[in-house]
Amino acid sequence: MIQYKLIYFDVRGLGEVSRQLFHLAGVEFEDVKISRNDEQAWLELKKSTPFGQLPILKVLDTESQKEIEIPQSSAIGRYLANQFGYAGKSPEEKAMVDAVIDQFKDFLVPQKQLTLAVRTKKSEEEVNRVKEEIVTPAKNEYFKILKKLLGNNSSGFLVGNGITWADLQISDNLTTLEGFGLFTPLEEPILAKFHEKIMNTPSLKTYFEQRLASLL
Ligand SMILES: N[C@@H](CCC(=O)N[C@@H](CS)C(=O)NCC(=O)O)C(=O)O
Repeated sequence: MIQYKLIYFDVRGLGEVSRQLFHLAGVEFEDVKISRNDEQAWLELKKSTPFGQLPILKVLDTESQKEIEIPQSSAIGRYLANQFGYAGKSPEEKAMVDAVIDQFKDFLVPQKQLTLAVRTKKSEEEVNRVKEEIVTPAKNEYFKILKKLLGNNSSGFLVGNGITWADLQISDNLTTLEGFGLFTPLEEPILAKFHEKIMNTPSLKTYFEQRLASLL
């Protein structure tokens, strides 16, 4: 039997897609959330992590007692998506799913500047400057690509005719952007329809409804 333990902070961030993959697949896992307020606990744990950061996924084979630890959120997401059948149905679909994930990672670079400005309590003026000058131009290009993919695919998913981890990642990012006031569903009907579809995925609905307020 395989036992999974996902370790991340008590936020959605880079751990959320992996959590969603477990719920989507109906596979049990231990969802360890390290408090972001408990710096001491994190600094202690940090020493024993493979690359010094979170998330990490521990995979234990209870028969052989062999355990592996996977660092890097995309490596974890891709591993779980492959294990559970959400990585794409052919090598070509898998390549496109990976391309969408890479596009998201590219967008994360400017988005991180905004997260940092908010987290370090920069002035409202500075936060708005980062939003307008750095994040919005990148977001416009990113949205163009997503809308093109959705426009070319009648299934309503980004790649192929079933849900993949790329759909989870992009939908989760739209939730984040909505929180920042950078995604307004009424102004982006194609993306709004997609977001709604993923948020209403039957096996994920209960998880979304019960997700901790801090993870909303
Ligand atoms: N490229 C890595 C980035 C991981 C990362 O930045 N983790 C942050 C939390 S989102 C972290 O562990 N911060 C604490 C630290 O670096 O000490 C991934 O995708 O997993």
